[in-house]
Amino acid sequence: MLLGCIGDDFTGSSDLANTLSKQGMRVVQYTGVPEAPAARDVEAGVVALKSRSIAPADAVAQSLQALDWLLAQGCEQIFFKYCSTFDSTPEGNIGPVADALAERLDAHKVIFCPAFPGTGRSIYQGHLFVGDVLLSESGMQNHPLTPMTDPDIRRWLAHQTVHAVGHVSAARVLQGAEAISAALTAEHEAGRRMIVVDALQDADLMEIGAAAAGLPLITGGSGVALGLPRNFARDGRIAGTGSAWQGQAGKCVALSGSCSRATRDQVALHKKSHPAFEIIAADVIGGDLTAEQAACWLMDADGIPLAYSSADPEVVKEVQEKYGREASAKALEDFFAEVSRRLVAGGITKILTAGGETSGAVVEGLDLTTLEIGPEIDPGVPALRAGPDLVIALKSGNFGAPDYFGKAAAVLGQGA
Ligand SMILES: Nc1ncnc2c1ncn2[C@@H]1O[C@H](COP(=O)(O)OP(=O)(O)O)[C@@H](O)[C@H]1O
Ligand SMILES: O=C(O)[C@@H](O)C(=O)COP(=O)(O)O
Repeated sequence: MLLGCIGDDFTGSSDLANTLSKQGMRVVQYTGVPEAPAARDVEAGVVALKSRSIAPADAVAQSLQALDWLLAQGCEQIFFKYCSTFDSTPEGNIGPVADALAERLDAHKVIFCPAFPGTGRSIYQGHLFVGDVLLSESGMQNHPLTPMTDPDIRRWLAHQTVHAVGHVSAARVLQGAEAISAALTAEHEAGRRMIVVDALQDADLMEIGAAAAGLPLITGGSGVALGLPRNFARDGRIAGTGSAWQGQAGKCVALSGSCSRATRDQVALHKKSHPAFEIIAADVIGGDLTAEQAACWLMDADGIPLAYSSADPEVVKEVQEKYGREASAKALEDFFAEVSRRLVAGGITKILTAGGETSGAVVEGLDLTTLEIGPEIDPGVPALRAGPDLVIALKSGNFGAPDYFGKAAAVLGQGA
């Protein structure tokens, strides 16, 4: 294994695996830190953690454990993947995890680049944009777990790291890899170890990738991983074949716990032509709706049935005020995990999940240990094979076109 990746959630990890696979690397996504060694032909390994919204000390401990395993597989470079919308709180977990990884790897020029132009995320003057609006006006200010109220990534990161935060401006990035390397060195010499790097387009990410050759630690969204496989390919060290894919026959169902704007639009469109079941948080928490009831409904319904708790920010706020933010999230995540177990036990072969935490709960609930990377459904969302009879797709809340659910079901069946 050449490139070792640590993802702070499951959708984000599959997004990264998708990018690396499209660039020709043989990639496997692992759920948590594997106990056994990786297969010999794996070129990039992505250890998916569910560490984005847990206590910072736990996120650090799990990330270091993942790092140990990746280093034991021979990895030469480590990539810490977090969300392209920099999902975190002033306490963490991006800063504390990056600090710990940098310490262990003795990394002194640590790039922070959440940009993902393919899905509209760009960084200019240290500020993160989603499309043409600042992060803090993009809807992410209402995120149920990590409300992003400050678009200045340098300032947001500074709350979280013990190190000084530096910056490489777009003006430097546009000058290419050599200029970026020089700027990173200048920041390092000025004592700034954590360095936010601007990026507006994929071409910038390729240059940043080239400048990152040989750096022990890179952090960011999947975008900045775009330029990394080329560093290994240049030395003839990757086979360049990516992974093979075979779809799956059978019924497809969708589960959505994401409350993002993009997902709510997808839910609204899907409902127009497919059966849909709204999961009311209070019913789940109060025990008035059981996972068995939801699973039975999904298995009996025609088309691509959807069960969703996705709700508008005011509804989410009300639920959180009444039951608590963590308690309501946990109740819904446990519910979706149990629904998915019942679906698979009932013979469902294709499952779509929307939402990072929700997808993590389902993957853990189903005890899926390794995921093979298949074709891309929409930017950042690949089809995944989870076992001989099960294919899945884990959609980040913010990703996907309005017709995502229908499209995803078709891709999961491709070639079957
Ligand atoms: N109706 C709801 N009320 C309160 N919390 C909700 C509701 N629906 C989902 N949630 C919780 O909100 C969180 C959404 O996060 P996630 O699944 O990561 O989606 P995203 O990818 O959009 O961030 C989850 O913890 C989920 O359980
Ligand atoms: O980088 C991204 O935007 C995604 O890969 C990601 O991390 C998704 O997180 P969720 O929005 O919580 O699914």
